[in-house]
Amino acid sequence: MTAIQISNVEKRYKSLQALGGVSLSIEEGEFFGLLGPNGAGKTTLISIVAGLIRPDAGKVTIHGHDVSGDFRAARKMLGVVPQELVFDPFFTVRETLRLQSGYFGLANNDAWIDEVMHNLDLSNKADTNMRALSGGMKRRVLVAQALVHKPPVIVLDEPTAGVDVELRQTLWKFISRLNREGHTVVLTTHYLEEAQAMCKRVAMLKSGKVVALDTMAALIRRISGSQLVLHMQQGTLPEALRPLLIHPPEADQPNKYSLRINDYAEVETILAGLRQAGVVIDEMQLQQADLEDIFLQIMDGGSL
Ligand SMILES: Nc1ncnc2c1ncn2[C@@H]1O[C@H](COP(=O)(O)OP(=O)(O)OP(=O)(O)O)[C@@H](O)[C@H]1O
Repeated sequence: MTAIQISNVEKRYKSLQALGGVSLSIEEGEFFGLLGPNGAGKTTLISIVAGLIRPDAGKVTIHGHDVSGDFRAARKMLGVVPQELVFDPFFTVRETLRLQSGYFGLANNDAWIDEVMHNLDLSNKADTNMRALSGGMKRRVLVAQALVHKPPVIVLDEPTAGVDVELRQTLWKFISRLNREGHTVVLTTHYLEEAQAMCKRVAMLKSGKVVALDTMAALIRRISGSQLVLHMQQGTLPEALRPLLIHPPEADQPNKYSLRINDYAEVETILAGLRQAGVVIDEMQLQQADLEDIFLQIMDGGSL
C-alpha cells in the first residue's frame, strides 16, 4: 500500500516558486529521506502533507485519504514532528500529551503515553511544566506529541537539529523500532551521515524540484571507487586534474579538493601532477565516497 502519494504539487509564495511540481510515492513501511539545502522546499512539502498549508496545484493522499478533501482521516494516519518548538508553557508534559490524545479522540491513552515517555527518556519529567524544560527535552515532547495516536506514518522535520548525542541515540532507537514494527518514516535532515545510516530510499530536492530519487545503496554506488581528499597549503588544482573533481571545493574550505580515483595507481599520477605544478599538500586522505559527496555533486548540477 502507498503511505504517502504526492502528485504534481506546486506552491508559490508571491514571486517565489517554493515547489515546482513535486511527485513522490512513499510505500508503507519505508524509511524515506527528504534531503536538500536550505530553502529547497522540504518544510513546505511537509506542511502540505500535514495539511497545514494548501498547495496551489497537485494532490497529496495519506493511506488513500486526500489531505484536502478528507483532512481528518488523513491527519489521523500522520504524526508530524515539526522543526519549530511551539508549546503551551502552562501544561506539564503529561498534560500536553493527554491534550494531544484528546485531539484525536483518545480518552484512555495513558498506557501508551507512559510507553512513549519511557522510550524517549521523559518519564522523570512527566509532571514538569513545559516552560521549565530544556530545548532538548522540549524536542522530546514534540516527538512524543507526534506519536500519541500511534500514527502509521511518522514525518520528522529535522528532529535532531541542535540536540545532543544522547537524544539522537534515544530518538533513533525508538524510531527504528517503530519502523521495524511497520510504521512508515519520512525524515528531513541536514545531517547526511544520519540519513545514510537510517534511510533506505532518498529524494533530493533543489529549488522546489526533485533532482534525485533512488535507494540509498544505488545512490552510493553511483560514485564508484574511492576519493582522494587533498588539503592544499599552497597553489591550486592544475587544469589537467579538474575533470577528476567530484565537486568543487566548498566555500568554507576552498583549499580542500576531492578527486575521484578508480585505481590506487592513479594516486601516483595525481601526486606527480601536483608536484610539477608546485602545489604543497598539507594533508591527504584516501576514503570511500559517501552520501555527502553525492549530495554536493547533485546540488552542484553535476552528472553522476
Ligand atoms: N511563509 C512563507 N512566505 C514566503 N516565503 C516562504 C514562506 N515559507 C517558505 N518560504 C520560502 O520558500 C522556500 C522553501 O522554504 P522551505 O522552508 O520549504 O525550505 P527547506 O528546504 O525546508 O529549508 P531549510 O532546510 O532551511 O529548513 C524558501 O525560499 C523560503 O524562503
